[in-house]
Amino acid sequence: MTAQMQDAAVIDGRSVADSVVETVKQAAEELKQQTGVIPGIAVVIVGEDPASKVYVASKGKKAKECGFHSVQHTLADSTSEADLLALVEELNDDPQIHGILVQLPLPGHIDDGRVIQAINPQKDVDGFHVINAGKLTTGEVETAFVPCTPAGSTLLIERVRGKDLSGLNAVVVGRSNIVGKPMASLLLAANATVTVAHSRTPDLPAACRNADILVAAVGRPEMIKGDWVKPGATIIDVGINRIAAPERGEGKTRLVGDVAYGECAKVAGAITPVPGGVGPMTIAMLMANTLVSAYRHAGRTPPNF
Ligand SMILES: NC(=O)C1=CN([C@@H]2O[C@H](COP(=O)(O)OP(=O)(O)OC[C@H]3O[C@@H](n4cnc5c(N)ncnc54)[C@H](OP(=O)(O)O)[C@@H]3O)[C@@H](O)[C@H]2O)C=CC1
Ligand SMILES: Nc1nc(=O)c2c([nH]1)NC[C@@H]1CN(c3ccc(C(=O)N[C@@H](CCC(=O)O)C(=O)O)cc3)C=[N+]21
Repeated sequence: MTAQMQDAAVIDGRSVADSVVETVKQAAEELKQQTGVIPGIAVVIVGEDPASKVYVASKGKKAKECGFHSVQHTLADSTSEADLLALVEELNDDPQIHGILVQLPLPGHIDDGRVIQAINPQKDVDGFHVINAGKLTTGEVETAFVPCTPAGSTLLIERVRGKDLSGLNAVVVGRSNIVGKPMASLLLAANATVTVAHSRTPDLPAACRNADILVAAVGRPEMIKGDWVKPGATIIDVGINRIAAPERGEGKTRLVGDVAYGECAKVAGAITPVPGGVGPMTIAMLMANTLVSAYRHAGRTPPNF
């Protein structure tokens, strides 16, 4: 091809997230009027990680915007695992709470897995409990919670490619339990042919060049380069990396994804920006999952997202 290609369409995660939140807000109001139930979310944060504090604050703000009952538990870094487990039990038993989120990562002396498995699966709005992970892989999503970041990424992919991904190759870079694996399950459920790449993948650029849909969830700033991208591909950049930005002044930082945005946008058909892509969708889907939980607890059929 000799003609200059046009830059990729930018997938506006903020506006899709706003429309999800609008639906949540209206459905929450309806539930309240019909049953008196107000969706309730509890966010638990242990320690003082500044990035975690920012995310937790924006979750609380969004929950209020949706008309939810929202509580935050901030525990000291030195909190014991037993005390955290006791709080989870209390929230499991609290009828006003429909969604429980324990912000990860937890301090090193606490076993993340043990805490996640202690959450009532029917309140596990992160979708990290083995019951929910199992339901996702076996296709029982009607009664499960799907993890927010992959669920939000799927809605963005739908906007570009539709719901049925038959005939398309999807490559997910990253295999974590919270992003990469559930993302792969959702792509498979949408009939894509799925490859999951990771740190032991021998030729990552070659694997990525096969992707009609490329999802990067690695945690390495701008690792995916323009010449790894298939022309016209849809790129979903999950990465959130804070890097130094001396051009903005001494000590300044900025957020970048796992994708080298400028060069990849020249080749891709559509791409999510960072910030303003997957991040806002994650928070919107957390609200959606909490709403769904409240509907289920009230014995009502929740809306679809
Ligand atoms: N936008 C949002 O809402 C969210 C963003 N994030 C961001 O997404 C990113 C990924 O998060 P998470 O899944 O939790 O991260 P993890 O660290 O748990 O997983 C990273 C994955 O990337 C793989 N990996 C690491 N280095 C390489 C490499 N050089 N080549 C190929 N694969 C590599 C790892 O492989 P291996 O398994 O072999 O070690 C691992 O599977 C982070 O930037 C995080 O901040 C996370 C959650 C929500
Ligand atoms: N139990 C648990 N559940 C999570 O879902 C969870 C977690 N722990 N730990 C940390 C990661 C990360 N995460 C993000 C959520 C929103 C943005 C987000 O809104 N980002 C904005 C920018 C925010 C900023 O400026 O820093 C954006 O991309 O536009 C980012 C990251 C949820 N996580």
